Amino acid sequence: MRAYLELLRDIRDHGVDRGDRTGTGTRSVFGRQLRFDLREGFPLLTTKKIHFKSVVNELIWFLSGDTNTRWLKENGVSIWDEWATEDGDLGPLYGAQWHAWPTRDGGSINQIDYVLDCLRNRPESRRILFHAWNVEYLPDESMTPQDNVAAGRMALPPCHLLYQFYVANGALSAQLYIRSSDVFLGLPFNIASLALLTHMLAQQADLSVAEVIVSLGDAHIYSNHQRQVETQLAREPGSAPTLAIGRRPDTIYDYRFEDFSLHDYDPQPPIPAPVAV
Ligand SMILES: Nc1nc(=O)c2c([nH]1)NC[C@@H]1CN(c3ccc(C(=O)N[C@@H](CCC(=O)O)C(=O)O)cc3)CN21
Ligand SMILES: O=c1ccn([C@H]2C[C@H](O)[C@@H](COP(=O)(O)O)O2)c(=O)[nH]1
Repeated sequence: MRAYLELLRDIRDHGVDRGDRTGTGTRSVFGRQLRFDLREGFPLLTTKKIHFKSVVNELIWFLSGDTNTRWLKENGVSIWDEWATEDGDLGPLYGAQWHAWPTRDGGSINQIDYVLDCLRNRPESRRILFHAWNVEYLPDESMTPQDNVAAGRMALPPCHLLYQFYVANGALSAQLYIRSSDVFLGLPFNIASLALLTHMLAQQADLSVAEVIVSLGDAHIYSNHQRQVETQLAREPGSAPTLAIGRRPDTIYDYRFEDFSLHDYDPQPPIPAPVAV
């Protein structure tokens, strides 16, 4: 995860100070890429403790097509609460677009099924991707997340929005485009989630794993994360943990948190930071 720490340093030392939608203020750079080799370990930050349960359960929740925070809360995950309505609704965001992209005849397309079909039957295809940028349902930036949900739109537009896969020598690689990245809070989650999804798809398609790559558009540090960034940069990274998957579920939709275990994850303490809403 040294590449991640270098990105924090790059933004701190070379970024431009800009205002943003949340009114918090950011320092940012535009267009960066980080690569992690899954054969060398699971890319989970060691310079602060990451709540792995939130990463796993959020991904299971996305894959199920759920867009209400109820199940997340029941399963110990609170990272989406600030954007939900009183009833827990978030509008048709990630889960809806991944699992049930709406079609003009009132039906839906499961993009995850499409990806698995490609991985199993056309692994050399250059079209193995899914995305969540469904323009019809993007929120109106002048309205609150909750008002957007009430109007049938997403609470937030997708940040991690396009996932592409590549198979070579029986090994799966993935690249994710993130248009806007909260590098201190969101990015460690996004990297771990991409790695986890790659392991799950590989298991389901009888492939091994190779690399994950994240490509970033606006990569920013919020002004109220500066102190936390310094704390983190002063820490020495440890070795990467490894991921084990305890069984092979029948489908990509049948994974549970208990199926995953991390070995040798010995992180430094958490670094609390406020999330910009
Ligand atoms: N400003 C902002 N940053 C984000 O990363 C983000 C959003 N908004 N909106 C939508 C989702 C929600 N995500 C979030 C929200 C909160 C945390 C967070 O507070 N993480 C804490 C503890 C999390 C926990 O214990 O579960 C952390 O220290 O990592 C992380 C990702 C990622 N996304
Ligand atoms: O998975 C995620 C989701 C969200 N973020 C961050 C990136 C931005 O800081 C905000 C979204 O604000 P916009 O004005 O819509 O760009 O959330 C993330 O890093 N990762």
